[in-house]
Amino acid sequence: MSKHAISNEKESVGKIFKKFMHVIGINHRLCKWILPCNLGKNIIMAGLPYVGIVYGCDILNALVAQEAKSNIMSMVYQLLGITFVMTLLYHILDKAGNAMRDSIRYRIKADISGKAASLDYQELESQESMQLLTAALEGEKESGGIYWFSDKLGVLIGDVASIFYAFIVLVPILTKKQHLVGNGAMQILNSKWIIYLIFLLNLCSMFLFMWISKRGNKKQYEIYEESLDAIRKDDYFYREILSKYTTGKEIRLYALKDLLLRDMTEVWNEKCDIQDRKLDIQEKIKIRYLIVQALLLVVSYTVIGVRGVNGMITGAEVVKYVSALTALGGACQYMVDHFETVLLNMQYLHHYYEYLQLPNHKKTGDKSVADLKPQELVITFEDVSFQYPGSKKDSLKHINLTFHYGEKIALVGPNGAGKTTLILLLCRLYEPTQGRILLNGIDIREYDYEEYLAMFGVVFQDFKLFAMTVAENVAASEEYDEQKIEEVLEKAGIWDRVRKMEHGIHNPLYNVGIKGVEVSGGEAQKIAIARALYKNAPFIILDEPTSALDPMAEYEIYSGFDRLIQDRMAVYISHRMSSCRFCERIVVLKDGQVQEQGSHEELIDRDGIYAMMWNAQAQNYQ
Ligand SMILES: Nc1ncnc2c1ncn2[C@@H]1O[C@H](COP(=O)(O)OP(=O)(O)OP(=O)(O)O)[C@@H](O)[C@H]1O
Repeated sequence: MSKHAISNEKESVGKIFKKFMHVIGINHRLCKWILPCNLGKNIIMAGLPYVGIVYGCDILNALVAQEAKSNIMSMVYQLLGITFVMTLLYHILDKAGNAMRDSIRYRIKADISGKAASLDYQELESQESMQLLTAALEGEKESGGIYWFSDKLGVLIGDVASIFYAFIVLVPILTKKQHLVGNGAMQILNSKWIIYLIFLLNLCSMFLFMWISKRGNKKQYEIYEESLDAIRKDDYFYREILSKYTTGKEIRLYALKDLLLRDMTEVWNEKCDIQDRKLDIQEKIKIRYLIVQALLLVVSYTVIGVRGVNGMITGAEVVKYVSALTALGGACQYMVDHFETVLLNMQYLHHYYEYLQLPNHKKTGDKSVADLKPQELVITFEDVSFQYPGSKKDSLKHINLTFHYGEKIALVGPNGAGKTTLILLLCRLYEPTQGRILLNGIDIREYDYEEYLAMFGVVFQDFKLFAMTVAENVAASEEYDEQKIEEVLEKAGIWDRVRKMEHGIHNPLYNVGIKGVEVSGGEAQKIAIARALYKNAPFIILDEPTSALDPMAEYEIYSGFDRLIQDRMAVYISHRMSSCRFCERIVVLKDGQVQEQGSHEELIDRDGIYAMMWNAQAQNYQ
């Protein structure tokens, strides 16, 4: 795993504090009431046992002393009243917190999705970003989400409150003037210093717990990082393959079930092993805690019990002080445990923060494209080379090309020649690794990025339509001009089909949640063409636009191409050589290089690659 994306290096206190403040900031931004709510409820909850301890002792003492019944009943009512109010408050805050939990979770998902949609395309595809995204999504789940962080922070503050309450309860035994009974060891046991010693033991146990917890959590976090690849693979198999009906055809026809299940089982075994290792660590932590806690309990009972036996305190006080000391020990232990959990939790959630902070490296300039006249637009590739991130070979090499407004250009070449890559660079979805792309003589990075993108209407080879209405798909917006939508659908040859849908252009596509229309591959391609036309961009790029169209539809597209494109510039990629003929200029790419360019006639006369490809295809039609 790349260290750039996720690292578990030892961090300074300052860095941890910074992370803590980031996560607190996230909490506050997502819901400003969640932390106060969790803090309040835990502070109340921590006090509840002490109310029982103190009142229980007073009531028992009063009973033994045979005090007036009304006095005893008054204490019972107070105990019930305070317990009722505290429990009620606790439940109100708990319910409010639960109600906030889901909305916070959805807001986190919205943040992550929003970031994924706005991140530089180049960044989005990088291995580091993908890992960080998985970590952000998984970390959010793994730690129980951001709500879990504030919940655990609340519990931690509750532990601190519990220690404070225990001190208040124990004050009398520390301050009461003592008449020491017995001699030698008994005097030591009866001295108040021995109580301080118990505090000290609790303090030492806290450090011991901290050490146990820290080691355990470190191991758990390492296991979690190790598991990220397995999680991604699991997502791929489970969400992308087996739960999608579109992959069902290949799985059946090529009997891929066993092969896929074999790979999936491997991933699941890996995940189960990870889970087992985690549970093992948690179990070991728990056992160590229990042993230390039991030892402390024995010491507390001995010290306080001896006082009771010697008549220095009443039986009820023995119960009260032992309960307070036990609660103090528990609170110390839990405080450390919860502190470590909050730190671990914060570590997970920090990936979410880091993902949201991923910078967009794309330089956007301040030059406006709107100032340029469409008919004067010229895009020039100046010695452009390009290598995909993580790849070792150049997909484009020293490309020098010019695209003029109004030109119809065909890009042809064998598979893997670099045609789609060239288009991705032209649209600035990727940046050249060498050379420059100029718009009217100025580097395209000098122009406003959004405005530059708006100049292109593209139908990619692997275009995507979305589960929304036809009109929204075409206009890529909630607001649209219905007349214009009809026009472009008509130009793309799909208007008749859309018109007959139950709700026409307002009909949803695909069955996701609501019942939509399942369109065929060719129909979808026509809608994608309509979307590119609706954009009214000066540059239209069609990457294999007719690959899914029937011969008639293909014929209609070509014969009406001029009407379709009008005077805009069109770059057209196709493996059907006959369909390139209508283009004024044909650029032939091979191995990432421009091998030849010219009109159809010129290239045939030249008898190069184009002529070879043309003749090879023409033979099929003879
Ligand atoms: N995301 C990517 N990461 C790494 N290499 C890539 C990526 N996309 C494409 N390539 C490589 O870049 C080269 C050019 O690919 P490109 O898709 O541009 O070819 P093409 O001419 O459009 O091919 P086809 O006719 O098959 O669509 C290929 O060798 C391909 O393996």
